[in-house]
Amino acid sequence: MKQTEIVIEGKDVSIGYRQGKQEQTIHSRLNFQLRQGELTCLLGANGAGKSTLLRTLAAAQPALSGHLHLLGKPLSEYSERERSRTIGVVLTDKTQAGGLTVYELVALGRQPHTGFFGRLRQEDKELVHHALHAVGIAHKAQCYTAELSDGERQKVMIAKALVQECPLILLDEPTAFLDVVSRIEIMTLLHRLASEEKKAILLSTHDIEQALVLSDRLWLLTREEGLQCGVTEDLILHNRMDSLFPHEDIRFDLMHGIYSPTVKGEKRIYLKAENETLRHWTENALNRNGYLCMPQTEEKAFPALEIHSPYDIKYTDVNHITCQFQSFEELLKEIACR
Ligand SMILES: Nc1ncnc2c1ncn2[C@@H]1O[C@H](COP(=O)(O)OP(=O)(O)OP(=O)(O)O)[C@@H](O)[C@H]1O
Repeated sequence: MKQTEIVIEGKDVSIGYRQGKQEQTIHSRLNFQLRQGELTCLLGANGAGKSTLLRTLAAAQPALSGHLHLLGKPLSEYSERERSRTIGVVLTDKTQAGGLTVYELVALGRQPHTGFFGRLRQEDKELVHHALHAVGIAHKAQCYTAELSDGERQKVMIAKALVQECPLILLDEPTAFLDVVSRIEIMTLLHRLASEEKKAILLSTHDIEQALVLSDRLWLLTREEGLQCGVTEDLILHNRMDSLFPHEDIRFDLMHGIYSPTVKGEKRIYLKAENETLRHWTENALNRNGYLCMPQTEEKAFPALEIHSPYDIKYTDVNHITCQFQSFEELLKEIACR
């Protein structure tokens, strides 16, 4: 990974809320950097403080203390106009601009450059067209935004942030409420925009599966450990994902990059599988049915299962009696009685 320009940097930043003289600190002494050309996903449990952090980076609320620099200059010294040329913000709440066409809404993103009543110059129009194509929504340019699906509306809001021509884009849960195809499309799009358009993109998400695949870096935010930042695979392989949801009934499955319920099987079984895929899904079925899988040994203290294909499953009990099954349905019916 090339070392690129730091777009935003925080040193010892505290975030939270002030009401009169009352201060509620959500996190203190956070340290982080976002770099040009990288997609970063901010992950954390409900209430961990993701939106609070995003709003602080967007200057929608002040940091309680610490140093926050945007392109080398303190964020607090930016005027509103300068900020809107530097930070594009995409929130989840449904846009109120249902009466505008997609083209008109995206063109509004040029306001920081043209002024409120500013006419679009040829180059502005070209940028709007470029952004509509970049997010794959150009065919809907003349539709009203009220007529779009949630995923299409998200793409429009991303296009609007793109025409702002900001080096930094912040998105709060851009894939919330989207189906799996739209989630993958949006995440792939954001990854492409980060790398091709050299943006620094930070998004919060609960969509961990996609984040682990497409995010260059992760920011893991927890009440217990604050903010842990790093390249996705470094954090995964240093077992940092376990700290994200410190709950005894939940474990992070390192091999498959998913969170699963902790296995509480009281029954033991030896498992021998032809390959890793068969092993994974056989363990899945056995765990769900109260079995803990043991590595094969010479000792025969527990029943044994040997799987060569989903149609070729051999079960041997502790008395060496063998049964052959041709599906998981048959197998599970049998072991449920044991
Ligand atoms: N306006 C506010 N005033 C005071 N406290 C607030 C305010 N908004 C949020 N909080 C508190 O800040 C904490 C973090 O909330 P935040 O919305 O940042 O979490 P989050 O990680 O985005 O959660 P979620 O995943 O549920 O959206 C919560 O305890 C919440 O109650």
